[in-house]
Amino acid sequence: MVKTFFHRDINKKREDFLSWTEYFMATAFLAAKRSKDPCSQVGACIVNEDKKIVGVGYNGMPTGCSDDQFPWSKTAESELDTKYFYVCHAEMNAIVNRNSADVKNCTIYVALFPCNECAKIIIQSGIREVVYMSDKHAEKAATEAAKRMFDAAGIKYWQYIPQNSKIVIDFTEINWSKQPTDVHLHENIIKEMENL
Ligand SMILES: O=c1ccn([C@H]2C[C@H](O)[C@@H](COP(=O)(O)O)O2)c(=O)[nH]1
Ligand SMILES: [Zn+2]
Repeated sequence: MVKTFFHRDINKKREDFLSWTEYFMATAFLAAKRSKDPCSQVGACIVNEDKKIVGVGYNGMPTGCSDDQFPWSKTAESELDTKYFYVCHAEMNAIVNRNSADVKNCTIYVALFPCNECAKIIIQSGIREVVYMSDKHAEKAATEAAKRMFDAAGIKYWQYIPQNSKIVIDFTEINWSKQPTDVHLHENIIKEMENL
């Protein structure tokens, strides 16, 4: 058995807390987990100037349009049977579902660089900054158009390169014992190591 353990001095401030950017981007990625799209799960998180989250969204069918009835295909004989006419993009959902009066001067954290349609909504809503993770559609005209509009409108955009590719959420962690001189030997970690 491979034994692994970590020390935590409970008298000192934690050093491995999430940075603001990690926290907001992770919130966007967590929202994306709600998406029913079988190919691309996109999330977005809007943050105001006080670092408060004021909107979260993911790509999904419009309210009242059942995601069991409307299509999720990328291709079909008729365009009407693909998802593209129907699905609401994550950015749009985050903006329209905001819990603040407006999103002026906010920053939007997105998993994927916004398309041209989302770029228009972002600009018109007053958002001033876009932080994105993936630019995998950089070669597409829609992405180029979005960048042209952002440039013209003075919207700042930059790619977030994470220090760690994963953030683990372990629901059992809240029950771990924390003693002053604690060395945790956590069962799940041991199991994971054994499976390597
Ligand atoms: O700015 C964007 C662009 C796309 N999306 C969503 C819309 C669709 O559900 C998928 C794209 O599907 P593909 O199969 O990758 O073509 O992503 C979005 O939310 N925001
Ligand atoms: Zn879009």
